[in-house]
Amino acid sequence: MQYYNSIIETIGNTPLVKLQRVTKGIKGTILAKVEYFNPGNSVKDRMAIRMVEDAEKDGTLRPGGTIIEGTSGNTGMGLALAAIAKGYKCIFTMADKQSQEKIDILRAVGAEVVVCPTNVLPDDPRSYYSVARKLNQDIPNSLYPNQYDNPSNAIAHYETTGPEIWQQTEGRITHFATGVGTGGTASGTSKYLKEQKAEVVTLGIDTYGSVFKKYKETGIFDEKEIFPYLTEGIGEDILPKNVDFDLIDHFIKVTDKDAAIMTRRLAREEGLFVGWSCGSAVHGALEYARQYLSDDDVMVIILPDHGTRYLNKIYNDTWMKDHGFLERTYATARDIVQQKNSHGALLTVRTDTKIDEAISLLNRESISQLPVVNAEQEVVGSLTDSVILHRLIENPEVRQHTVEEVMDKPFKFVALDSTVDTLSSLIDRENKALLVRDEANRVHIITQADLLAAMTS
Ligand SMILES: N[C@@H](CCSC[C@H](N)C(=O)O)C(=O)O
Repeated sequence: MQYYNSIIETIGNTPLVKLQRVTKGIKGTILAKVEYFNPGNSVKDRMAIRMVEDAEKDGTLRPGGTIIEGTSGNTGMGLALAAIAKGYKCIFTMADKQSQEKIDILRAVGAEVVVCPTNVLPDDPRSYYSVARKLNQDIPNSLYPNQYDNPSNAIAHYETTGPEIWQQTEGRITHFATGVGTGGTASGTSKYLKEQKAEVVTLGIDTYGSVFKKYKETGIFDEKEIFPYLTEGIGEDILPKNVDFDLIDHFIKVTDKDAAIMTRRLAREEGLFVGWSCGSAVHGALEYARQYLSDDDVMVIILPDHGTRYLNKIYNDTWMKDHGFLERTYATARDIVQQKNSHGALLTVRTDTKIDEAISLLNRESISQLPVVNAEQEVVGSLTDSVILHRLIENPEVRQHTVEEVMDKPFKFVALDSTVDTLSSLIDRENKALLVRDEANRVHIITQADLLAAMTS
């Protein structure tokens, strides 16, 4: 029989998948190490089990104990699986910026989750780091693994992620890229790879609002670099001991928006339904690759987690638009014409028609305006119910006048690609409607009612 004694035995040996489409025009072979194949759907399973087992060995975690960790969610999931397999309780502290899905998943596997404010300093007693430390002090027989400073974190990657990548690429890897949060994945994997081949270039993907890149380049912990950001699981406002700046050659910062857009592209263009920081890693790595990779180079990028954790954020179009990450697509004149399905001839009135007749036409068709055409069917004016009314009040005899005597200037012609916002800036009290010529040379009318419908549909 082939089986595992526990789900935690399935951790590791994740596949490398070649990126095909998002890498178009970029030289070299670019491979993604897809870490959602781990049982907790993230790369963090590797170090979570290692931290637990090392704590068991050194006696800091004893039977019946409670594991307490400050986490952005993924390490929590790895620890929760280890805890289930080994019979421990779990309490996780999380910043309130992390996705609700992560909190729900942790609770689903039996963990207690304490949500803490994001926008406080790390040493503020309310921060998720401080609350975890305090719980650890207060709860007897509890372990605070502290993934940020715990060497077992980087060791797990030195012993598993690094060797897997080395074997999978048959030693041909030239570049390694990964997001940096605790630094364990970046430092442990880079250490192993550089020991095999010193020339391997290692890239740490950072985010705006985090201290890493500036610290690497200047050696200064610059508090001005710190501000709240949305991307989850990478970047820091502290310097974790697991970030070994000597092992990470370059840091590249990626915006929340670029990361979100690339994550969605990975899902749609590569079939890789991955998490938000995966987009950061790929966007940042490709920025470097575009400039520096040559045909023989082999780059491996870590994709840390799964897309289910971000369904209500970056995979939700409304959320994306609300955060300015996805352009709102405005309807154009073309869309309005198509929606009206106005394939018939444009309803017009001739210059020599009597106003009485024109009024009947407006009433019959339940419309408020008409383009006026001459004998050659050229648009020479416009007639609106408000103008007729105005003129009738002044002189009831106007009923017997011709349209030509009453008409106003013609409605403006607009381009087919004009968007609703442009169209609405052109329609006002004076210009009650607009005209547009389609590709087949047919003229259509766009009224205020049409614009209203397009903006609200
Ligand atoms: N401060 C970061 C997260 C740091 S890394 C934590 C790790 N990925 C985890 O799963 O616990 C953030 O803003 O998300």
